[in-house]
Amino acid sequence: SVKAVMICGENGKFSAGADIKGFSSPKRRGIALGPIVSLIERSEKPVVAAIEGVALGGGLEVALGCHYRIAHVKARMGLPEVTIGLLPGAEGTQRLPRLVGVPAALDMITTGKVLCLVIPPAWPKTHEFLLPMYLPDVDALFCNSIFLPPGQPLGPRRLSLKPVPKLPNMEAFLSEALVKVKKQAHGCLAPELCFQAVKAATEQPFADGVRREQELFNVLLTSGQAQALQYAFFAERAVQKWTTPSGASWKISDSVSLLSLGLGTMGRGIVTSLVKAKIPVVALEQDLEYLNMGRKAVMFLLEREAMKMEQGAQTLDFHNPARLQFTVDFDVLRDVDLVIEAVFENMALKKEIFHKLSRICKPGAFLCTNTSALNINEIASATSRPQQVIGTHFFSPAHVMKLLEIIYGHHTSPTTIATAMQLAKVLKKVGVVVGNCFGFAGNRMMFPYAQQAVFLLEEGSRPEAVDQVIEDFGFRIGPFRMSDLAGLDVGTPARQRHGHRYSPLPDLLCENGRFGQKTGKGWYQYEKAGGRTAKPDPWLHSFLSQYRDTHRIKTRFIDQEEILERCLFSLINEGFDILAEGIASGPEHLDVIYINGYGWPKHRGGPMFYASTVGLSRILAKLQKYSEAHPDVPGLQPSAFLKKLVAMGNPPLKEWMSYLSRPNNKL
Ligand SMILES: CCC[C@H](O)CC(=O)SCCNC(=O)CCNC(=O)[C@H](O)C(C)(C)COP(=O)([O-])OP(=O)([O-])OC[C@H]1O[C@@H](n2cnc3c(N)ncnc32)[C@H](O)[C@@H]1OP(=O)([O-])[O-]
Repeated sequence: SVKAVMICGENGKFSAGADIKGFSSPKRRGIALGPIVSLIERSEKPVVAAIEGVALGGGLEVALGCHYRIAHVKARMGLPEVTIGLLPGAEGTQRLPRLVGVPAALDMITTGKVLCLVIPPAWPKTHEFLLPMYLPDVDALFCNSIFLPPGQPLGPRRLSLKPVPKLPNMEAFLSEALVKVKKQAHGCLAPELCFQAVKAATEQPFADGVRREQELFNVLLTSGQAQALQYAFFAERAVQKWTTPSGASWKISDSVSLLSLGLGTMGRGIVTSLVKAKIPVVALEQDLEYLNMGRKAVMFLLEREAMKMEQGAQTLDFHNPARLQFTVDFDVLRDVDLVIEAVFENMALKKEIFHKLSRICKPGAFLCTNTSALNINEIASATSRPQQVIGTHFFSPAHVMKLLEIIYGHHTSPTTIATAMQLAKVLKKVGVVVGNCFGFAGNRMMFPYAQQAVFLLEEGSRPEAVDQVIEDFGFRIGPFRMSDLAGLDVGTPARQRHGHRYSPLPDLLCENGRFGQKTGKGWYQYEKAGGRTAKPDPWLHSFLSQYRDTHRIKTRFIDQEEILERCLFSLINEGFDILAEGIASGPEHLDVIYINGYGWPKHRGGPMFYASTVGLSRILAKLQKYSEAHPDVPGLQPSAFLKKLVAMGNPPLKEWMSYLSRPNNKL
């Protein structure tokens, strides 16, 4: 007597797909969603997927097995398996191209993008997939009357029976698409295998395509990259969960107004991200000329962001003075709820400003400082409310980069920490709370890495060789290209002395007017000042030879393994010290910082996860070897915590912190 079946979700959500935790469970063998989807599709009664909220991964694949799909206007759909190192493994790579065509299916499956019900121009306007509809209106009657006029056979509604729509130039299209996919993958396997699975749909009958999908799925499942990416998925969520005994929390609502102080590069990005998050913001500068320059730059960024948004500039509303104001009048400070200071990295200047803020701002206002290394306690000491002072380290460009490193000082209250975490959430950033020390967690780990890179040049390597090894590992940009991009005069850590080995190379380059991209020369040469294309520079090579001769450094060939290990293991080594000191609450925190703020390849799970896959004993042995060869480099001396973990028999990463007697940590 059943006329039609409707599959829907619960609590406003269709499905987020397979349980990601299940992929690493030994019990997963034998469970296969694909055959269930096929079973649904073979049904003789019409089956309708009623999609509300999200339909992701296996959830969307179930919908693809249904004969009809209807969706709520606010539904979001996608096949994000690629982002967790997999491919849609329940026949989705074979059905989606049959429904939306190869270009749109490839785009969705190789990038994992989640689509709202706005039809991208490339999509054929198939009314069946994108029917805006409120779910309460959906019932069996609807299924019968609208979709299945009497006498219409169900057969053609089965996607597996449909041919993949042909393109006139399929071969050329696919080879171009493959080049693009490989270029964007940076060593991650999943996008290319997703491509191969969709390609199979264009070449083989449905059943063979499904077999190919399964083969490729199994390759990815056991690749190691899937584990790293799934670890990163859960780590990102874990670091955002924390509680204080007082249960402190604070809500950023529409009525709250924020002020950004300083409109340099960082300030401009911060204001842009606040406006994007629809928080009323006042941008304050000390000087009218800087204010006007900053205003122009912010408006330019906002116009660009608005163009990227689906509904255009009006949605950002940035011409409305109630949403965004520019001023040099410090009196506006009296009314704001939270200040983000983003002036130069100069302690005296920051203290002067915080003293002023503390005098003018209302008693409840929170004071955040955007600094990448300075001491939060010292900045807070200039105020009469150190409990409301906190570090918010944004990463450049601040309206793009996802990381917000949040640094608490001695006196920072739990409510202030909760406020900064809430700010990160509202800005759609990943907030990671860390303790206060020079460079905090992220930059402190960067120091030994950047230092090793320069030492390797002294000993015989070249910038292009070091960058190549690091980029082959999966970083988007190696340390020297990065240094040229940021500017050699922007505090690079390799110049710290403290009585240990120190390389004057970056200073010498600056003395020669080589500040990086902005002067057209740095570790590389560029086509012009401000140019972006780095070319190896013969001048630099002969400068390095002369430098080695002057300092009687014997040049030797340095292989790729040594380059990689000295740069990465010294960074990881510092990570172990940071954990031991309680600066970060766990290895996941450091991994999330590195993936979201420093371009660490996500498919390698972050530095500490990577260390666990390499094996702690191996890392220790290599650090011992390198520190014996370079006893004057503290960054290579193995961390006591690393030694302890090796002595305890290399426990798994999630147990590391249990081997520490917890130092004084607020979280
Ligand atoms: C055979 C092959 C079949 C198929 O091809 C393979 C797949 O389907 S692969 C899957 C393809 N699907 C995906 O890749 C979708 C991945 N998920 C997402 O994109 C977002 O979580 C979602 C948009 C759903 C909600 O965002 P939001 O509202 O910001 O909320 P949130 O993000 O904070 O999550 C809330 C809680 O749910 C948890 N959790 C969520 N999803 C899963 C899951 N699939 N599994 C397990 N857990 C999951 C999440 O950990 C968190 O737990 P906790 O303990 O509270 O920390």
